[in-house]
Amino acid sequence: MNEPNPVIIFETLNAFQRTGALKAAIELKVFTVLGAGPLPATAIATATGTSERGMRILCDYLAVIGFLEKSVDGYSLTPTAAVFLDQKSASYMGSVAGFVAADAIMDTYRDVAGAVRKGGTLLANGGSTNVGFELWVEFAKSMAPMMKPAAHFIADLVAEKHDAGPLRVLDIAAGHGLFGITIAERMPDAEIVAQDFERVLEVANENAKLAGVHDRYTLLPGDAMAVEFGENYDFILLTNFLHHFGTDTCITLLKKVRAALKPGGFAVTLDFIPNEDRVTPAVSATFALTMLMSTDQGDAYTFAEYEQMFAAAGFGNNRLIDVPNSPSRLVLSCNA
Ligand SMILES: C[S@@+](CC[C@H](N)C(=O)[O-])C[C@H]1O[C@@H](n2cnc3c(N)ncnc32)[C@H](O)[C@@H]1O
Repeated sequence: MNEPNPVIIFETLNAFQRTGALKAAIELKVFTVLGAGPLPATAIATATGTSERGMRILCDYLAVIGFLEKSVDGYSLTPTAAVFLDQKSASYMGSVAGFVAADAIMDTYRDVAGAVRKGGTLLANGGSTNVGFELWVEFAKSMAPMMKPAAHFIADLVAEKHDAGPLRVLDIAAGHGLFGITIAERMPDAEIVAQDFERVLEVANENAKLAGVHDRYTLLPGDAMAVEFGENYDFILLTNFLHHFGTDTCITLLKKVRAALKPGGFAVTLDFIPNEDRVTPAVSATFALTMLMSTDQGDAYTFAEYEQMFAAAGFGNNRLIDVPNSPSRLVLSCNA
């Protein structure tokens, strides 16, 4: 670790290859083809309508980086690939490439130095906080599978905190809607109000219909900073949302959230929350770069920063909770 070694330089400058190779394998359904058992490159090439040379080189690359295993029988899936990348698996999440590795996102990384010079995104109109940011519809369509463990964890927490009876939940920046929908599935008396931009809510509403909860699912379209939330909510969800904004905007929004909660109600913030050192754990810490590249003022806030923002908005009681099987953490804030 302390010995100078240039390999990390070569690997990092080449890291775009990993993105491209995984994206290609998902697009070509390589993992789904291999779901039935090991195959040589020739058979995978035939099944995917590709060249034998191309498939051999792609599969070797995927074996090197840990998505496939190679043996005398050919290539087979690693446990991660089998669970998350075979379309026949209930936990399939290949769709996330449609947002995480979208061309529009990857293009922003052509000029990291420019964003560092400026101190914010080079995308037009504030990037991902702009009302017309097209990729949020793609996010809503593609990212739900990644949120499943956290959605179930939050639904369990809500069930644990709530005594029997009716329950009002506001899901701010609902996206695909999975967080509110999972609560509605878990608790038959829960009424969900889903808030997001109109076109994004169309996706959430379809998902609510598919889940059979749309009779308890209301849409509140518009800019969260501007729309009236209503009042008397038991829980208000802020999942993967506050990170887009600077602290002053977050505090303004949190005051509005507090005013919409019942006394004793909870704000549930799910986010990438690094340790106070800001360099661990890796997934949460590196999320700050995502915010630099796509927003004017967003950040991966630490728990101490969240505590300050929530305190400034009048929340006195904030707890940090780890979320199993997810890189995210949760801040549970009581409107005491
Ligand atoms: C990262 S996604 C999070 C979606 C979902 N809450 C989740 O955790 O997966 C951010 C969401 O915020 C929405 N959004 C961004 N700016 C917004 C605003 N000003 N008002 C309402 N929604 C907004 C986007 O449309 C998008 O659905």
